[in-house]
Amino acid sequence: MNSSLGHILLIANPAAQSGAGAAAADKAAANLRAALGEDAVTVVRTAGPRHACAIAEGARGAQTVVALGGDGLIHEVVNGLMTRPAGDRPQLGVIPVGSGNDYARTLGVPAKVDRACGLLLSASPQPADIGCVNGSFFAETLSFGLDAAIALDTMERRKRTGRHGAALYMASGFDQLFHHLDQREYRLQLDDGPVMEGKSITFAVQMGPYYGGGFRICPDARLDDGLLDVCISHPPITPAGAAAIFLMAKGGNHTRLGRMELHQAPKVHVEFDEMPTAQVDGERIEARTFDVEVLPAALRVLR
Ligand SMILES: Nc1ncnc2c1ncn2[C@@H]1O[C@H](COP(=O)(O)OP(=O)(O)OP(=O)(O)O)[C@@H](O)[C@H]1O
Repeated sequence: MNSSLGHILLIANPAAQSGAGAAAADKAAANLRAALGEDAVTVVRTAGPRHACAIAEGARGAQTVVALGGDGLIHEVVNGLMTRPAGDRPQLGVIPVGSGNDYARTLGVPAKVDRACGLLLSASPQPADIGCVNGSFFAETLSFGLDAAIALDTMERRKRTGRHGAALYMASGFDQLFHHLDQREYRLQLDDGPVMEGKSITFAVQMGPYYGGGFRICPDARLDDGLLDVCISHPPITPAGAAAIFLMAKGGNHTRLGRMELHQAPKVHVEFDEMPTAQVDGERIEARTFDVEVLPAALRVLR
């Protein structure tokens, strides 16, 4: 049993995974209370966008904040926790109830509520780096161009159809590949190094390896190495070539291809010729210039 959990604040998104979050929250609370005692867990259900951020920011008296929901919910909880002074920042646990669950995948937290609770009860807090882009925080992924367009289109399709999973991502992927294979000119600077210019089709800046529901776009990314991992694909790429890259990225094997460029750095500055489609932890972000840095060991995360 994990004695370092202290009082748990469970922040649950009842709307996650097309409404599955509501029952998952009841199950998780019952599970954790059965192990730790009735008073050990406070449950707060989010009422809408940005509520989780406010709850995490204002949480007092909890040693552990558990985010129950998808990557969007975790993103909000991380942003709330990061507004707290480092010495007064609860540790983070996650119970993945989303469609992508990429952060949980990186942490090794299973997607079943019972098993995720079991892991929390035996886990120990490990330092985890947090990314910061243009002043807001992210846990796992930031990307520009085709990959972001696919991630965002997948989310919109899910809201329309109620479906989820990798098949939906694939369907969206093929649609975007054939209709939106846009190139973006960029200027990139890693730390204080020279400015590199190029054209990209996909451009990811990662904390952990995954985006899009299990695509290992940056296979070497680690949450505790103090580095951002960058993966850029360059034109010309045909729709079939781009599809092959995505299929290979499922296993992290795309990095062998010549048109992929990989970097690691604690600080990345990138500006595009036009505002690219961009996502951060699966949510839309709008800008043309992105200042990204890593905040080493900014959170303690249960894993
Ligand atoms: N009560 C609510 N009703 C509707 N939306 C909510 C509610 N609470 C939070 N949200 C919003 O739902 C969005 C998506 O939630 P979440 O990430 O938990 O699930 P998901 O979309 O199913 O999973 P994923 O992010 O993995 O695709 C978040 O951006 C959050 O702001």
